[in-house]
Amino acid sequence: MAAELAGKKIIFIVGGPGSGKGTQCERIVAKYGYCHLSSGDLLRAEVASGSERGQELQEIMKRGELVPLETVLAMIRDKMLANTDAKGFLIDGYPREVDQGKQFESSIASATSVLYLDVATETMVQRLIKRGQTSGRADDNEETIRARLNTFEKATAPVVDFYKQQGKLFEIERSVAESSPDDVFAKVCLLFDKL
Ligand SMILES: Nc1ncnc2c1ncn2[C@H]1C[C@H](O)[C@@H](COP(=O)(O)OP(=O)(O)OP(=O)(O)O)O1
Ligand SMILES: Nc1ncnc2c1ncn2[C@H]1C[C@H](O)[C@@H](COP(=O)(O)O)O1
Ligand SMILES: [Mg+2]
Repeated sequence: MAAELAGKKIIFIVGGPGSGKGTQCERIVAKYGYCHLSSGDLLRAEVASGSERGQELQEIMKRGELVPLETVLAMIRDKMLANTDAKGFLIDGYPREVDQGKQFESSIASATSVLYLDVATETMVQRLIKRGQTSGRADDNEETIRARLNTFEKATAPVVDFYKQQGKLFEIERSVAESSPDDVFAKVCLLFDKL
Protein backbone atom coordinates (compact mmCIF):
# COMPACT_ATOMS: atom_id res chain seq x y z
CA MET A 1 0.00 0.00 0.00
CA ALA A 2 1.17 3.55 -0.69
CA ALA A 3 1.06 5.51 2.59
CA GLU A 4 0.96 8.84 0.69
CA LEU A 5 -2.45 7.89 -0.70
CA ALA A 6 -4.09 6.88 2.58
CA GLY A 7 -7.54 8.42 2.99
CA LYS A 8 -7.82 9.58 -0.63
CA LYS A 9 -11.07 8.87 -2.47
CA ILE A 10 -10.40 6.50 -5.35
CA ILE A 11 -13.13 5.87 -7.88
CA PHE A 12 -12.76 3.28 -10.64
CA ILE A 13 -14.69 4.23 -13.81
CA VAL A 14 -15.77 1.11 -15.68
CA GLY A 15 -17.76 0.59 -18.88
CA GLY A 16 -17.41 -0.72 -22.39
CA PRO A 17 -15.54 1.13 -25.14
CA GLY A 18 -17.54 4.25 -25.97
CA SER A 19 -19.77 3.98 -22.89
CA GLY A 20 -18.91 7.58 -21.98
CA LYS A 21 -16.21 7.15 -19.31
CA GLY A 22 -14.02 10.00 -20.55
CA THR A 23 -17.00 12.27 -21.18
CA GLN A 24 -18.26 11.87 -17.62
CA CYS A 25 -14.76 12.18 -16.11
CA GLU A 26 -14.36 15.61 -17.75
CA ARG A 27 -17.55 16.76 -16.05
CA ILE A 28 -16.58 15.22 -12.69
CA VAL A 29 -13.21 17.00 -12.79
CA ALA A 30 -14.89 20.34 -13.56
CA LYS A 31 -17.40 20.04 -10.70
CA TYR A 32 -15.56 18.05 -8.02
CA GLY A 33 -11.87 18.67 -8.75
CA TYR A 34 -10.67 15.07 -8.75
CA CYS A 35 -7.49 14.02 -10.55
CA HIS A 36 -8.43 12.13 -13.75
CA LEU A 37 -6.14 9.29 -14.81
CA SER A 38 -7.17 7.36 -17.93
CA SER A 39 -5.20 4.16 -18.48
CA GLY A 40 -5.87 4.42 -22.22
CA ASP A 41 -4.54 8.00 -22.32
CA LEU A 42 -1.40 6.97 -20.42
CA LEU A 43 -0.82 4.14 -22.90
CA ARG A 44 -1.41 6.42 -25.91
CA ALA A 45 1.14 8.88 -24.46
CA GLU A 46 3.69 6.06 -24.34
CA VAL A 47 2.85 5.20 -27.98
CA ALA A 48 3.23 8.86 -28.97
CA SER A 49 6.67 8.99 -27.31
CA GLY A 50 7.90 6.71 -30.10
CA SER A 51 9.56 4.31 -27.65
CA GLU A 52 10.06 0.64 -28.48
CA ARG A 53 7.66 -0.27 -25.69
CA GLY A 54 5.14 2.17 -27.19
CA GLN A 55 5.29 0.33 -30.51
CA GLU A 56 4.56 -2.98 -28.78
CA LEU A 57 1.65 -1.42 -26.89
CA GLN A 58 0.24 0.06 -30.11
CA GLU A 59 0.12 -3.40 -31.73
CA ILE A 60 -1.77 -4.86 -28.75
CA MET A 61 -4.23 -1.95 -28.69
CA LYS A 62 -4.86 -2.21 -32.46
CA ARG A 63 -5.85 -5.84 -31.90
CA GLY A 64 -8.33 -4.69 -29.23
CA GLU A 65 -6.56 -6.71 -26.54
CA LEU A 66 -5.46 -5.76 -23.03
CA VAL A 67 -1.87 -4.72 -22.38
CA PRO A 68 -0.03 -6.52 -19.56
CA LEU A 69 -1.30 -5.73 -16.09
CA GLU A 70 2.15 -4.78 -14.73
CA THR A 71 2.62 -2.12 -17.44
CA VAL A 72 -0.63 -0.31 -16.81
CA LEU A 73 -0.51 -0.66 -13.02
CA ALA A 74 2.98 0.90 -12.87
CA MET A 75 1.85 3.83 -15.05
CA ILE A 76 -1.16 4.54 -12.84
CA ARG A 77 0.81 4.18 -9.62
CA ASP A 78 3.49 6.63 -10.84
CA LYS A 79 0.88 9.23 -11.81
CA MET A 80 -0.97 8.89 -8.51
CA LEU A 81 2.24 9.34 -6.53
CA ALA A 82 2.99 12.47 -8.60
CA ASN A 83 -0.41 13.91 -7.60
CA THR A 84 -0.72 13.17 -3.88
CA ASP A 85 -2.19 16.62 -3.25
CA ALA A 86 -5.35 15.66 -5.19
CA LYS A 87 -8.46 15.23 -3.08
CA GLY A 88 -9.34 12.09 -4.99
CA PHE A 89 -8.70 10.09 -8.15
CA LEU A 90 -10.83 8.97 -11.08
CA ILE A 91 -9.21 5.86 -12.49
CA ASP A 92 -10.80 5.71 -15.96
CA GLY A 93 -10.65 2.42 -17.86
CA TYR A 94 -9.22 0.45 -14.95
CA PRO A 95 -9.64 -2.30 -13.81
CA ARG A 96 -10.22 -4.12 -17.11
CA GLU A 97 -10.04 -7.53 -15.43
CA VAL A 98 -10.66 -8.68 -11.86
CA ASP A 99 -6.97 -9.34 -11.22
CA GLN A 100 -6.16 -5.69 -12.07
CA GLY A 101 -8.53 -4.57 -9.32
CA LYS A 102 -7.06 -6.99 -6.81
CA GLN A 103 -3.46 -6.01 -7.62
CA PHE A 104 -4.28 -2.30 -7.43
CA GLU A 105 -5.96 -2.65 -4.05
CA SER A 106 -3.20 -4.79 -2.56
CA SER A 107 -0.30 -2.64 -3.82
CA ILE A 108 -1.67 0.94 -4.01
CA ALA A 109 -4.89 1.61 -2.07
CA SER A 110 -8.49 0.48 -1.61
CA ALA A 111 -11.09 1.67 -4.09
CA THR A 112 -13.80 3.79 -2.49
CA SER A 113 -16.40 3.10 -5.17
CA VAL A 114 -16.79 1.80 -8.72
CA LEU A 115 -18.86 3.76 -11.23
CA TYR A 116 -20.24 1.55 -14.02
CA LEU A 117 -21.84 2.86 -17.21
CA ASP A 118 -24.11 0.22 -18.79
CA VAL A 119 -24.52 0.98 -22.51
CA ALA A 120 -25.80 -1.36 -25.25
CA THR A 121 -23.23 -2.80 -27.64
CA GLU A 122 -24.69 -1.25 -30.80
CA THR A 123 -24.89 2.18 -29.15
CA MET A 124 -21.19 1.93 -28.29
CA VAL A 125 -20.33 0.85 -31.84
CA GLN A 126 -22.21 3.80 -33.35
CA ARG A 127 -20.62 6.29 -30.93
CA LEU A 128 -17.11 5.01 -31.65
CA ILE A 129 -17.53 4.97 -35.43
CA LYS A 130 -18.65 8.59 -35.18
CA ARG A 131 -15.79 9.46 -32.82
CA GLY A 132 -13.38 7.81 -35.27
CA GLN A 133 -14.18 10.46 -37.89
CA THR A 134 -12.22 12.99 -35.83
CA SER A 135 -10.38 11.23 -32.96
CA GLY A 136 -7.32 10.03 -34.84
CA ARG A 137 -7.35 6.97 -32.54
CA ALA A 138 -5.91 3.89 -34.27
CA ASP A 139 -8.50 1.70 -32.48
CA ASP A 140 -11.60 3.67 -33.57
CA ASN A 141 -12.28 1.48 -36.62
CA GLU A 142 -15.03 -1.11 -36.88
CA GLU A 143 -12.79 -4.19 -36.75
CA THR A 144 -10.93 -3.05 -33.62
CA ILE A 145 -14.14 -1.76 -32.03
CA ARG A 146 -15.69 -5.26 -32.31
CA ALA A 147 -12.54 -6.82 -30.84
CA ARG A 148 -12.55 -4.33 -27.94
CA LEU A 149 -16.20 -5.13 -27.25
CA ASN A 150 -15.35 -8.82 -27.19
CA THR A 151 -12.52 -8.17 -24.73
CA PHE A 152 -14.91 -6.13 -22.59
CA GLU A 153 -17.47 -8.96 -22.43
CA LYS A 154 -14.88 -11.62 -21.64
CA ALA A 155 -12.45 -9.84 -19.34
CA THR A 156 -14.17 -6.76 -17.91
CA ALA A 157 -17.81 -7.76 -17.36
CA PRO A 158 -16.73 -9.94 -14.39
CA VAL A 159 -15.26 -6.81 -12.76
CA VAL A 160 -18.79 -5.42 -12.47
CA ASP A 161 -20.04 -8.51 -10.63
CA PHE A 162 -16.94 -8.59 -8.42
CA TYR A 163 -17.52 -5.06 -7.10
CA LYS A 164 -21.31 -5.51 -6.93
CA GLN A 165 -20.71 -8.37 -4.49
CA GLN A 166 -18.49 -6.08 -2.41
CA GLY A 167 -21.22 -3.42 -2.26
CA LYS A 168 -18.96 -0.87 -4.02
CA LEU A 169 -20.75 -0.68 -7.37
CA PHE A 170 -22.65 2.47 -8.40
CA GLU A 171 -24.38 1.54 -11.64
CA ILE A 172 -25.76 3.97 -14.19
CA GLU A 173 -28.50 1.85 -15.68
CA ARG A 174 -28.90 1.59 -19.42
CA SER A 175 -31.95 3.85 -19.74
CA VAL A 176 -29.91 6.68 -18.18
CA ALA A 177 -26.45 5.79 -19.59
CA GLU A 178 -27.91 6.04 -23.12
CA SER A 179 -29.46 9.44 -22.54
CA SER A 180 -27.67 12.77 -23.03
CA PRO A 181 -24.28 13.39 -21.35
CA ASP A 182 -25.93 15.97 -19.08
CA ASP A 183 -28.62 13.51 -17.98
CA VAL A 184 -25.98 10.87 -17.30
CA PHE A 185 -23.99 13.40 -15.29
CA ALA A 186 -27.02 14.31 -13.16
CA LYS A 187 -27.08 10.67 -12.01
CA VAL A 188 -23.29 10.53 -11.58
CA CYS A 189 -23.54 13.52 -9.23
CA LEU A 190 -25.71 11.45 -6.86
CA LEU A 191 -22.62 9.32 -6.20
CA PHE A 192 -20.07 12.15 -5.92
CA ASP A 193 -22.30 14.32 -3.71
CA LYS A 194 -22.28 11.65 -1.04
CA LEU A 195 -18.57 10.72 -1.13
N1 LIG B 1 -24.36 10.13 -23.23
C1 LIG B 1 -23.85 10.20 -24.47
N2 LIG B 1 -24.67 10.30 -25.54
C2 LIG B 1 -24.18 10.39 -26.79
N3 LIG B 1 -22.87 10.40 -27.09
C3 LIG B 1 -22.01 10.29 -26.06
C4 LIG B 1 -22.45 10.19 -24.70
N4 LIG B 1 -21.36 10.10 -23.91
C5 LIG B 1 -20.29 10.14 -24.72
N5 LIG B 1 -20.68 10.27 -26.01
C6 LIG B 1 -19.81 10.33 -27.19
C7 LIG B 1 -18.55 11.11 -26.98
C8 LIG B 1 -17.53 10.30 -27.79
O1 LIG B 1 -17.50 10.74 -29.12
C9 LIG B 1 -18.06 8.89 -27.76
C10 LIG B 1 -17.39 7.99 -26.74
O2 LIG B 1 -17.41 8.65 -25.48
P1 LIG B 1 -16.13 8.58 -24.53
O3 LIG B 1 -16.45 9.39 -23.33
O4 LIG B 1 -14.92 8.91 -25.30
O5 LIG B 1 -16.17 7.03 -24.18
P2 LIG B 1 -15.14 6.14 -23.38
O6 LIG B 1 -14.11 6.97 -22.72
O7 LIG B 1 -15.94 5.22 -22.53
O8 LIG B 1 -14.51 5.30 -24.59
P3 LIG B 1 -13.09 4.57 -24.69
O9 LIG B 1 -13.14 3.39 -23.78
O10 LIG B 1 -13.01 4.15 -26.12
O11 LIG B 1 -12.04 5.57 -24.31
O12 LIG B 1 -19.44 8.98 -27.48
N1 LIG C 1 -6.51 -1.06 -17.66
C1 LIG C 1 -6.09 -1.53 -18.85
N2 LIG C 1 -5.56 -2.76 -18.94
C2 LIG C 1 -5.13 -3.24 -20.10
N3 LIG C 1 -5.22 -2.59 -21.26
C3 LIG C 1 -5.74 -1.35 -21.21
C4 LIG C 1 -6.19 -0.76 -20.02
N4 LIG C 1 -6.65 0.48 -20.29
C5 LIG C 1 -6.51 0.65 -21.60
N5 LIG C 1 -5.97 -0.45 -22.17
C6 LIG C 1 -5.66 -0.65 -23.60
C7 LIG C 1 -6.66 -1.58 -24.25
C8 LIG C 1 -7.72 -0.64 -24.74
O1 LIG C 1 -8.45 -1.19 -25.83
C9 LIG C 1 -6.91 0.57 -25.16
C10 LIG C 1 -7.67 1.87 -25.16
O2 LIG C 1 -8.16 2.14 -23.85
P1 LIG C 1 -9.38 3.19 -23.62
O3 LIG C 1 -9.68 3.13 -22.15
O4 LIG C 1 -10.51 2.69 -24.43
O5 LIG C 1 -8.90 4.52 -24.04
O6 LIG C 1 -5.80 0.60 -24.26
MG1 LIG D 1 -12.00 7.00 -22.89
